[in-house]
Amino acid sequence: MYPDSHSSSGATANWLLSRIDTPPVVGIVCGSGLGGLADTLKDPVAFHYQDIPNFPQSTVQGHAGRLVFGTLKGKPCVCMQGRFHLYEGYPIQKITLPMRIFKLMGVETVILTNAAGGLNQDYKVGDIMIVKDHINMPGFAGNNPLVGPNDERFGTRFPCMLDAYDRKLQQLAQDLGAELGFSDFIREGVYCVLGGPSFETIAECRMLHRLGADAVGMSTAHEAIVARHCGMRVFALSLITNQAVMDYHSEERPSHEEVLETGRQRAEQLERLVSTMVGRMEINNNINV
Ligand SMILES: O=P(O)(O)O[C@H]1O[C@H](CO)[C@@H](O)[C@H]1O
Ligand SMILES: Nc1nc2[nH]cnc2c(=O)[nH]1
Repeated sequence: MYPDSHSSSGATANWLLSRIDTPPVVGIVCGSGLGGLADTLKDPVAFHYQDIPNFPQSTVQGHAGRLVFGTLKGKPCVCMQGRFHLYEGYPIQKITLPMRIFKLMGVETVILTNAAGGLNQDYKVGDIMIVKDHINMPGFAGNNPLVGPNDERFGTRFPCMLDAYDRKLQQLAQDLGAELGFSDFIREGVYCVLGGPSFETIAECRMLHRLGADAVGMSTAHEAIVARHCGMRVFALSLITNQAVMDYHSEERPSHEEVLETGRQRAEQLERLVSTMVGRMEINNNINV
């Protein structure tokens, strides 16, 4: 029932490592409409997901489906230009397999980006939220990516998630955001993942807001759990692409088109924030500030 993740991710990691010159130390996942980040890598070597053994395929508009290796500010990186979501029908272990492949290739730090709906009433469309914590709704119903036999080679059966999102990297993002002049649109908050693909009802948005979520989406938390389980450092950013609707009189209608359009408008600043952060990280898990 549960595929041997170590052998499939190991085979894929070896397949990739034999085709690149330098193993990556930073792994980046591009959210909906944020794939431009991958195009900023220097000396890129790209693989289409369909050509990579054991890799799922991207099925969502705005997720190109390429794994791109290259350097960002001199650091060897790998960038997923397109991620996998529960609603695409993949088992949750398959969605998160790339995190284990990252680990086995030598990645120390994972940077996750996503598009999300803003629940916090102070947020505006175009804000960039530093994720300080998450609420894993599918996990409440038993849909956690670590369900199944635990492979101790990756991590412990019961991993702690109190420090899922690295605090030093959150501070670094705040500091660099200020340096770059982005303070007006940088926030920090709690990301809530749902299964999707339907967007939330008004009652659901109201409930999530009351529960303490600042933004809602359909990704990221699963990747963060698997990355933390195997000891990688995690940092995540949500681009607030639309306001979650909480008022029965509102005429607003969330759509994937709006999500992609906000991504286009804010992509440049988000890319600058991420690349500046990568430039300031030490590759041995120390931050160069
Ligand atoms: O989380 P990312 O991949 O950025 O995508 C977000 O945008 C899509 C909805 O427009 C959903 O897939 C949601 O999860
Ligand atoms: N669930 C969810 N995902 C999103 N991704 C981008 N916007 C949204 C949203 O409003 N809700």
